[in-house]
Amino acid sequence: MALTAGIVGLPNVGKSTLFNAITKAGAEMANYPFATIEPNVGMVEVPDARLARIQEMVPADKIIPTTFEFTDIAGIVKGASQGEGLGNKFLDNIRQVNAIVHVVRAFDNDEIIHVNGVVNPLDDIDTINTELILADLETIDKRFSRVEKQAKNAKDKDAIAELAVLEKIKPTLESGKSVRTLTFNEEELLIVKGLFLLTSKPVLYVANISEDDMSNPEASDYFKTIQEFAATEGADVIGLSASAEEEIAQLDDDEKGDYLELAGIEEPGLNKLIRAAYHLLDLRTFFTAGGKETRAWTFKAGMKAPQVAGVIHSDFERGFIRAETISFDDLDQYGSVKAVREAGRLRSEGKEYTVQDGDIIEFRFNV
Ligand SMILES: Nc1ncnc2c1ncn2[C@@H]1O[C@H](COP(=O)(O)OP(=O)(O)OP(=O)(O)O)[C@@H](O)[C@H]1O
Repeated sequence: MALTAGIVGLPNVGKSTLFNAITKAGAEMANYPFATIEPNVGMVEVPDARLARIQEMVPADKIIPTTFEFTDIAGIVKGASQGEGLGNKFLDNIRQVNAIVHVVRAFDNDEIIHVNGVVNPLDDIDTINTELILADLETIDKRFSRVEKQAKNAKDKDAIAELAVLEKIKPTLESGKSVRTLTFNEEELLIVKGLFLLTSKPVLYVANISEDDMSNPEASDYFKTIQEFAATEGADVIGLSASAEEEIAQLDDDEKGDYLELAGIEEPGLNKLIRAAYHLLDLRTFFTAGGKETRAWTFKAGMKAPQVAGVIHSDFERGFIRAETISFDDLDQYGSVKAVREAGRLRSEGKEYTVQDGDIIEFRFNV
């Protein structure tokens, strides 16, 4: 179930810097285009203040946060869909990821080359999105020629349904808009999923602002421009300075506190980004507590209790009996497991239970 968010953007906008900050691992980074060639995958811990609160009430030897993956994808240039730059390789890499984190340069610095010569967030976003749209158009056209005959001659039901979806998508792409700006019903959605389109993936924009703007990203005109555009796609924007985040990531906790206070920010922008990307991937967290460790685990929104048990161990899923469940909010409010139980808020959930974010679960199983 390894879902991953791919970091995408023009060359030299700060993708590798951000990736380094994310993983504290040394991805290739340099002040010139195409420093990144192979996609890099890095695990991040999901910052979650609930872990420490659970630990207060149900002490354990250690706290283990949950993790998920970011993939660093090399810079895209104009013409990528026609094989320019590293061309189709980028597009293939994007096809593999489940969500897109689109980094946009929003800082001025004459010493750092911009591939188009000037910093212009809208142009930059458009360059990337156009390549993705062109690649999707190619996919759609290929499907069209295959499905059209089946639909018209053989009156094949599936082909007729797919053709209708293709006809709905094509004009949107031709007008320069991403597939994610369209709405689909459930049946259409299944067909869209099967097309593996790049512009149907959920997206999140990162405005890579200058350090000076860190305490108040909204004050940056670049940020505002990106935000206005993102709104047209229903997407979120996180404003952070990748280079500052890389520095912060290398500090110990005390130094980090001092840095944040000086910079006038409550928490690293990176934390916000990690949480936003986690949600973009439709991931949720449940907890286990009461043993040696207080631990956060990841599941996909909508999963039922046995599947979620399987995240811990396949035996838990196979031999699933019940999920003894307390919601984090109840534990937080009542202050102890005992008090939650006395208030009748401990739930014994069965096979059909859809696990909720923040559930603290003890699985009963038998194999
Ligand atoms: N917010 C920022 N403010 C100032 N400088 C920055 C900021 N973010 C990144 N930089 C600098 O910009 C330069 C380019 O960054 P980086 O190498 O991360 O780009 P990239 O997008 O990964 O490029 P490529 O696709 O070519 O690998 C680096 O010198 C980096 O230190």
